[in-house]
Amino acid sequence: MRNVVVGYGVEPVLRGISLEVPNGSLVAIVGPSGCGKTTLLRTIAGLIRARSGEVRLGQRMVTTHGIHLAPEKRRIGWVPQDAALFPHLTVAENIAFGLGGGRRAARRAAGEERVRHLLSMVGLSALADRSPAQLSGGQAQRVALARALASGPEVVLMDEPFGALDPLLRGELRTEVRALLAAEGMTGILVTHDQAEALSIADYVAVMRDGEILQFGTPPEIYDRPATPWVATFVGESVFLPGLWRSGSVVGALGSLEAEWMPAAGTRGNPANGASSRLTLDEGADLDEGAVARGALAYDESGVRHDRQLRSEIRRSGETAPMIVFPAGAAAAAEDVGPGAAGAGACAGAGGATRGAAGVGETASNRAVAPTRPGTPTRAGAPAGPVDDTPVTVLVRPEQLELTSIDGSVLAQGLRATVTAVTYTGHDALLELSLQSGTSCMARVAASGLLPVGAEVTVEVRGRVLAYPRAGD
Ligand SMILES: Nc1ncnc2c1ncn2[C@@H]1O[C@H](COP(=O)(O)OP(=O)(O)OP(=O)(O)O)[C@@H](O)[C@H]1O
Repeated sequence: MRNVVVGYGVEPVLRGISLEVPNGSLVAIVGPSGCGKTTLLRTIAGLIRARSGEVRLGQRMVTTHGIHLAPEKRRIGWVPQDAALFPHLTVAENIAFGLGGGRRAARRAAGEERVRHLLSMVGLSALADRSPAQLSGGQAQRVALARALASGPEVVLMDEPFGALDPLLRGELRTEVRALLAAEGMTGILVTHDQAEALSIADYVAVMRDGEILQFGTPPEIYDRPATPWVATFVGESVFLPGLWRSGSVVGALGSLEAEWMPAAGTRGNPANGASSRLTLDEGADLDEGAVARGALAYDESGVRHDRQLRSEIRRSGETAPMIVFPAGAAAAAEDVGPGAAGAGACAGAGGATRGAAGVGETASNRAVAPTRPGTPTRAGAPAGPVDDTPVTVLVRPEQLELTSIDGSVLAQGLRATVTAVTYTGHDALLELSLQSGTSCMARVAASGLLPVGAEVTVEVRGRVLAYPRAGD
């Protein structure tokens, strides 16, 4: 999908979403409640009309300007959260319903080879004649999945399909679903509230917030290199510490740590409404002369990625394009700035309005809104780091901290800390630590290496950490 804008009222719920799901892969969509996950699925299914943008299924354009293919013609399977089986049809008839033709046709087709095959795939051959009321939650979800697969759809959309199940069954079923989709060669899109589930089941994860995709990548890309501190916190436990950037390292409470610069979305430093600035576009941007880009990932010369509220008018194509930027929804028009008129990184301030602001419903012709291809670098063109001594925020995952108990020894070398709290989770534990400097942080240790509250330890950081622009600077 490309630059898809969807809304129920005046304000859009999906604000120019671009997402390319590789054929045959399983993509998990995660994000806080109300960010638009279900709306995204409904848009792909054709249950809601997009205001603008395109949806393509394989080679078929199903949504574009003036075209809205009906849901039943999209060849999409849908697995809802609550199975939603027909109570007066048997298990086999419910699955046969997915072949199309309504209930009567379903009753006739219940014994067909395809239905028997699906029953056996989901392990329910023995329950073919049962009514849905006689099924457990997990069995009902299996029937819903088989029904969704029945007609051989290109894409299977799953909206929290395991939400109502207990953790054990959830784990079992998600492994089965993955195997079933792979066996049928189908593409799957799964909405889940469970970040761990997304990271463990999916080939790719899309992290959504406020109607936009903040990051799209493989599970290790999302967990190990989150695009912003918010994404880092959303997908796993995170320790954030202040520090100063020093050419590839960050100096802070944990000493000098090898660091990678992550030019994340800035909260400040965005040009004022109507201001002009020279920004570097994400790699993959393919802009025509005069194209309108909304929500483009764009970096200014200090490496700060400007936030997703940017709406920009591109004045020329190329790697570096002068843009006029203003927050989404702003009514003000942008100053007309010709190519090269804005100085590098300069904000010229609001000026005379000679061109109108882009309408919310317009179609952008760029591919820079979100990484559209797995593996597409999201920070292409970003500098290797800010100037030395720039204040940054460092992300350390708790499992990066290696603790050594010093058992009261005054001779122990290294950074010292005291365990102040322990959260035991069975396979491992999270320890809260107070460093000698008074800074707090968190370490994950194997349950066998559990230390009591009050234990004295030395702390070492394994691997490189990520450094983000410090919010508020
Ligand atoms: N039919 C509707 N009419 C009006 N507003 C709606 C409708 N459906 C959803 N919304 C609003 O659109 C926004 C996105 O809703 P959506 O259900 O897509 O979010 P979600 O991320 O799936 O949430 P959750 O995780 O809680 O299911 C919410 O603010 C919601 O209130």
